[in-house]
Amino acid sequence: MRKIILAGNWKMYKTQAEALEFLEGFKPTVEDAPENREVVLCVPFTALSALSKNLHGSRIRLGAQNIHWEEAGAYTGEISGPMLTEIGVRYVIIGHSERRQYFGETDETVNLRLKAAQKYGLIPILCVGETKEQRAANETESHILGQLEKDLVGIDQTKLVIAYEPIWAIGTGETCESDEANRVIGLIRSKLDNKNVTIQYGGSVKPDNIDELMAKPEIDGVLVGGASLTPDSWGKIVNYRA
Ligand SMILES: O=C[C@H](O)COP(=O)(O)O
Repeated sequence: MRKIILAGNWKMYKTQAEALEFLEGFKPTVEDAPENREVVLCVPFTALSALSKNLHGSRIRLGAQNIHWEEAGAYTGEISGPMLTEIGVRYVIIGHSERRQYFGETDETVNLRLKAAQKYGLIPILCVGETKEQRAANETESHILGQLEKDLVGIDQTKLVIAYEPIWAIGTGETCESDEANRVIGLIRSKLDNKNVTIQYGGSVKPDNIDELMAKPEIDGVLVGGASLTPDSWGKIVNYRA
């Protein structure tokens, strides 16, 4: 049985005060969502601690957006597993295309970060996906399978979430057709040792396309950027119609 996981990725949005205001607005909505849906918020590091202290038994789970592979050390600007788990973080996004594009993340460092997340008991959400150019050149499958082959070396697939995020659909309003997202996710699953890995779709998910996406048999959840930033739209997404 695969777990349904709906995760918001706030990226570099919201101060601590704004995050707490969001929480007050969102808390009542999330409690109405069916119990079999895991609801995760991956927020900036500066908001994690305050949100953690204010969850008060809420079913919302916290996620970070990066993790370094060492436990501690001279790594300016990085964060370690123990720093995240100490404040109640359960998930961590790894290998997001924005990290790969702007911060030099490679499949090798993605693999190190995945191993660190699992070592410290965090569930990694591994992001993979193709550019518009790769799709146009019919390289979608080879690119994604190449990423997985390198990223997943030595990774325990029973403690893993994968997000398929076509880069051309991120923040563009151009959603991947639900049938196509379903097809690519099915392909990813076919290459995994553990067929029960939760595989999400991400890229311009909105309240008006969530029902269609979640109706597809291979899609086990979503990773949402822009539409996770307001309690109203995020509330509609976590309460999608089954
Ligand atoms: O991690 C989330 C993705 O980058 C999707 O972002 P978006 O929902 O704003 O397109």
